[in-house]
Amino acid sequence: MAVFTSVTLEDLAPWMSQFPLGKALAIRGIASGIENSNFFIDTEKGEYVLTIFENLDFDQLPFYLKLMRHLADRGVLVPAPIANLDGELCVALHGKPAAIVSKLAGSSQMAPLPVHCAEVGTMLARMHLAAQDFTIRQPNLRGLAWWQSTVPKVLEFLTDAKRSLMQDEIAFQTAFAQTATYQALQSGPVHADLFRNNVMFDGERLTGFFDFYFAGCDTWLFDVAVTINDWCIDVESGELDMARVTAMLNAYHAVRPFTAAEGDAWQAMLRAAAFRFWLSRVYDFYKPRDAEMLTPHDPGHFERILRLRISQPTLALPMALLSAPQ
Ligand SMILES: Nc1ncnc2c1ncn2[C@@H]1O[C@H](COP(=O)(O)OP(=O)(O)O)[C@@H](O)[C@H]1O
Ligand SMILES: N[C@@H](CCOP(=O)(O)O)C(=O)O
Repeated sequence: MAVFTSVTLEDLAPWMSQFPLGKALAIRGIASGIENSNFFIDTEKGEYVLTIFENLDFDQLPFYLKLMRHLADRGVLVPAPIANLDGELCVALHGKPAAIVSKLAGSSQMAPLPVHCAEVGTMLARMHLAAQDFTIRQPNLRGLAWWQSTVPKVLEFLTDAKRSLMQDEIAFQTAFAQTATYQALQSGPVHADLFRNNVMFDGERLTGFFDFYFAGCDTWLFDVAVTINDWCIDVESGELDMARVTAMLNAYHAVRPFTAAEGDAWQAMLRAAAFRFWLSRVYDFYKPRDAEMLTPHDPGHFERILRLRISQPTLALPMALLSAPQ
């Protein structure tokens, strides 16, 4: 159950009059999801998704909602936020920030094939390019600064082996962020959480990316690495599946060619992407917020992936891809 704030059709009817969607006809709570209260709503203009934000406040939401609007306006497949008659994308409902976005068709593909990975790679590259001229700047709030402030809070809960791994990796990533290679990486708004459960497919056709509430400005390669580490692995072992990796990287590269600096940074970035989710899962496990106690994620999964990405030094971007200048 992930409806923390309940909304009835009677609540909705007067509130909906500020949106150009006609009357609300039905509302159904969405059971999955762990952060927000989500509902499918039927209106006279079609089906939409209503989200009541349980953890984000009014000041934080414009970055996410305006980014989604910006991307949707440029043909990137994402839910399009609907403005009310005053042009606002975010309006209070039951005292909490709420937004209506278009409903994506299809469902998540949890057992992706190379064809699905190629679709994701293409759309991810299109998204990075389309977001380049988005003017609001917000850092990735789960980036290096968060890692550096969070590691000391969780070390006391870890075994010696895990504590060493965490201390070694934060030292490695801190040093890596100072290198010329890292500084040469292209950056901009990224999704930063593009897991299989945040993408919709209708058969083999991608219908959209959603759940942008970890988005922020970071390197594009970090976004690619986060995506590869979820879409292109054997979920039991965490080992990369090269057919899916190649499909995703080639598709991405065909739209936005990788640079030489990105080739040099690739393995460190796969480590960074694994570390980010190991750390957040450890943090949520030992210091849970109320909402997250419902569906704890397994920290061991990303610890395993991190150890693999460190110990297998052959994970380069295929050299054939490295045709673009830095
Ligand atoms: N725009 C959308 N179109 C279609 N389904 C959506 C959309 N947004 C959310 N959903 C559905 O709601 C579920 C929960 O959304 P999600 O963003 O993952 O919630 P949370 O932020 O609470 O984790 C998704 O798994 C998906 O089924
Ligand atoms: N993808 C993250 C947690 C965020 O959950 P989401 O359902 O909002 O994508 C993880 O797996 O740790």
